[in-house]
Formats: sequence, structure tokens, C-alpha cells
Amino acid sequence: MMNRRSIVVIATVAAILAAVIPLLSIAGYARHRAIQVETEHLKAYSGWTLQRAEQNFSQARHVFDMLEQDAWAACSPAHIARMRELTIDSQSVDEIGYFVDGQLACTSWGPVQQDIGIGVPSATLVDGYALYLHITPFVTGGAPLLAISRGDYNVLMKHERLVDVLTDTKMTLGLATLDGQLIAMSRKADGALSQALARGLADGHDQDLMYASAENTHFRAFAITDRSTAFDRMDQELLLLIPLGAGMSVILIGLVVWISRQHLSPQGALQLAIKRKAFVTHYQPIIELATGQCAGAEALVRWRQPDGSFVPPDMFIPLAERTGLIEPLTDLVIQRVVDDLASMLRREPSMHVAINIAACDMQSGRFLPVLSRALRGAGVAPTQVWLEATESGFMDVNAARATIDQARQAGHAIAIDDFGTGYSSLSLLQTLPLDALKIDKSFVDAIGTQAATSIVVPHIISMAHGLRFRIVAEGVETAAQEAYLREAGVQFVQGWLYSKALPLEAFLAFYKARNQRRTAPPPDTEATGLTPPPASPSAG
Ligand SMILES: Nc1nc2c(ncn2[C@@H]2O[C@H](COP(=O)(O)O[C@H]3[C@@H](O)[C@H](n4cnc5c(=O)[nH]c(N)nc54)O[C@@H]3COP(=O)(O)O)[C@@H](O)[C@H]2O)c(=O)[nH]1
Repeated sequence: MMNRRSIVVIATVAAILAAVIPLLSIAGYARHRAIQVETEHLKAYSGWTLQRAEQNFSQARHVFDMLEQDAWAACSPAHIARMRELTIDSQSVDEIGYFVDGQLACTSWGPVQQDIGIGVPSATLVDGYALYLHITPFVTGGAPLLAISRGDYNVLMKHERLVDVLTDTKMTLGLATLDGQLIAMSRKADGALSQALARGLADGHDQDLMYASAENTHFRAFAITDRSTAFDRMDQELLLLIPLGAGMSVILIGLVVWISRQHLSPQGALQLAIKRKAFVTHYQPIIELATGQCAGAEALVRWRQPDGSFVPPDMFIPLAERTGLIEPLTDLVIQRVVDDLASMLRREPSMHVAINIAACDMQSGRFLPVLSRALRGAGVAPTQVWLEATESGFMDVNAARATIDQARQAGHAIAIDDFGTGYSSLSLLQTLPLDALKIDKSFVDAIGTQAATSIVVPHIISMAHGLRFRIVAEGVETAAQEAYLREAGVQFVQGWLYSKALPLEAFLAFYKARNQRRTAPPPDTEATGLTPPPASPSAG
């Protein structure tokens, strides 16, 4: 588990990121989206510019078709009148010229006396039309016009007519030949950029301008605008998206607060630890006094911290019991014990392991199927697993009896733990079908002392003998206590005199070493000076 300081620091950083990241993402998205939308906008206008150019072009084509329908006497008054009529009828065509042997013979204005050659076209379109980009009309002498020629005719039209598309925002439209010659621009724009777009520069933007283009079989059209247009669009997008970003920030901050509270509250921390299975079991050896051998162990859970240290159960079992987390914890302990000891229990059929069962579990019996599944899966005999519960676990006698009956039917032995520290000890012992009694450490401590409890010990032992319980004395710390207990006919002991609770590997080593020695130390009442109660014939 991380310490509080680290959690607070991480939570603060996470909360700041949770507040900032959605807003930055939204801003980034709005910018991206504004550029995308504006590029599409410019592309659409490029397409409409192509359509406009094609409209003008098709009017020129119509003029050629009309003139070529009849065999005119070249530059006859009727011929010239027809050319003039078509010029007036057409919105795009400003003048029509007729060439004989490459020389301009007449126009829609009348016959031509000067020597004016047709010249070299600037571009040839796919369907045989020739384009002359800058022709100065000799009659009007006005601004240069665009000429489109087919056969013996050409038509002149104003450049700007090809790009006169009404736009909804400020932009420049341009038209070019497919080989990159600029034909017309709707207004003045960055020269280098216009030339590059005419030559086929891909859609994009620079510091100040955005641009996009479109092509058809005759022309390439493009549109250029200030980036501010896109930013105006971005502002609109942001207005819509900021509430969404703020909402996401609030949700994320809420999540951070919730997670950090989970880590900061003891209950939350315990819950997370259970979820992460951050628990190990240590094993305190149980010694059989008659042989001096290790008869098994009591499994004692420990909460493993990220730094490798362990939180003792006194610190979290009461919390787990209060909050209902004891149930998943009991399940974890059961699984851990089976995982740890299954192979050893299979090898050593006389060995047992005692598992602590919390009061609520003892009353509900909920853990029994969990235990049974785990043992069956591991091939361990249920007789090798003892269940220990304190007196509080037996308070609801009927509920406890049901659990005890089921557990005993399955083969488990049931021990009453910390005996003597509760209130209803005697009645409980008589009423319930128990198998073993664990004498609490406080009574063992009193052995050989003047403490009031010291006189209770012989009575507990003789009562347990009378009820044919196996007796385990807890918290044995001195040889004198051991001698007393042996003399009194107590079968099993556990305590620091033999070993503290050990991690799995150390326990396995302890068991091996202990059980290689086959000696049972003789009773030595003289050495202890203690007077044990007479051993019951039923003990052992
Ligand atoms: N419901 C569950 N309760 C559990 C589980 N694992 C442990 N516990 C209960 O937590 C209490 C504290 O246990 P722990 O800190 O492990 O202490 C045990 C022994 O280390 C300690 N002990 C044993 N011998 C001596 C000794 O000679 N001197 C000394 N000072 N202490 C000693 O006693 C504790 C064992 O107690 P008990 O269970 O009564 O046999 C404790 O109440 C555990 O029951 C669990 O998985 N589930």
C-alpha cells in the first residue's frame, strides 16, 4: 500500500491532469475540426469555381457549334452579324474572331484590316480547344482577355468571369490549366502561393493562409482564405464543445477523488488489498507434547505491503469484520493455505493446519463450500484442516451448530479459540459438538504466577478432558509452562518457545527439522515446581 503522502501527491497531479487534459483535448479537437471543416469549405468553393469555368467554357462551345452549323461566306455581313448576335446572346463571350489562314479576318465588330496572326496557344485542352491566356482585343484595346479557339474561330472572354462565384466568407478563388498556368484569380492573393496551387500544391495551411483545390478534365481550381476564418469557426466549435470538456473534467476529477478516497480510507485500502490478493499466511507450528514433533500449524494471515513489510492481523481483522470484508478475506486465506500446504498435507497425512474462521463466517457457514472446493481440487483430506473460531462465533448457538455439523460431516475438526476470554464458555462447551479447545495465552501466561487466572487453568484442562476435547495451549513461552501443560495432559502446544509464526518456506524447514528428531522430552515437574491437575484418561 502506498503511504498517504504519495497518494495525496499522485491524486493532486491526477486531479490537475483530469481538469486540464479534457479541455486541452477539446481545444485540440476543435482546432483540428475547424481546419478540417474550413478545408472542406475551400474545396467545395474550388469545385464550384470549376463548375463556373465549365459554364463559361460550354457557352464558348455553344458559340462555336452555332457558327459551324452554317457555311458562311467568310466575313460577309451576314457572317459578321451572326457573330455579333451570338456575342450579344452569350453572357460569357465578349467578342468572336474569325481566322483565315491563321490571320484574323473579321470579328463580331466587323472586318479586320491589320495583320493579326493567331499566335501560339498557351495551352491545349484535352478536346482540342486551344487557350490563349492574354489577348489584347485590337478593336477595344481594353484589358487583356482570355481566348478560346476551335477551328477557324476564337472567342474572347474576361478572365474574372471564369471565377465569379459568390462566396459566403472572404476568400480568393483561382483557376489554372492542368499544366499549371494561372488563368484567373477572383482577387489579388499571395503570388507564390497562387503559382504553387496552380501547379498542384496539396491542400493545407501555412502561418497565415489556408488553401484547397479541385480539378476536372480541363482545369484546376483553388480557394485561399485567411486562417482567421478557420479560427472564427474554431471559436464556434469551442462554444459547443467546452461544456462537454468541462463535463469530462468534472467526471474525471470525481473519479480521481473517488479512487484516492478508496486508497486513503482504511476500508478502501483493505478492499483494494483484497482485490489485489495482497495477503500471505504465516504458519505457527503446533507441537505434540507426547512426541515433541510438529503436528501441524495455525495459519495466520498477514497483509503484505509494497515495501515488503507486513501489517499484523490485529490491525485489520477487526476492520474486516466490521465492514463485511472478512468474507472475501477468509476465502483468500483458505485458498492461500491450500496453495501453500497442499503437497505437504498430501505427503504427511497425520499433519493438520488450523484456519481461523471469523464469527460471521462461523454463523453463516458460507465459507464451507469454498473450503470444500479448494480441498477437493488439491486432493487434501478435510480431516487435515481444523477450523478455529472464538466464542463470539458460537454465540448464535443454532446457527453455529448448523455450521459445525456440516463442517464435521465433511471431516473437519472444530476448535474453540481463545477459550476463557468470552462470557458463555461453559454452556457453549456443553452444548456444541466441538473437537478441540485452545487455552488462551492469558491463562498460559498465568501458569506458575500468583495471578487470579492461574487457578482457572487446571479447571479448564480437566473440563476439556471431561468433554473429551483435544487441548491446544497457546502462547507457550517458557519451559516451565510446557512442563506444567505436559504434566496436565495437554496434547498440543504452540508458542514462541517453539517458534513464532513462520513464512511458508521457514515453516516447511522447521517441520522437516523438528520431525527428524523422534524424542519426547520427559515430564519434569520437579524442575518447574508447578502442580498440574491430574491428566484425564481420555486425553491423547
Ligand atoms: N479471522 C481471522 N483471524 C485471524 C487470521 N489470522 C490471524 N487472525 C487473528 O488475528 C489475531 C492476531 O494474530 P497474530 O498477530 O498472528 O498473532 C498470533 C500469534 O502470533 C500470537 N502468538 C502465538 N504464540 C505466541 C507467544 O508465545 N507469545 C505471544 N506474545 N504471541 C503469540 O497469537 C496469535 C494467535 O492467536 P489465536 O488465533 O488466538 O491462536 C489473532 O486473534 C488471530 O486469531 C485469519 O486468517 N482469519
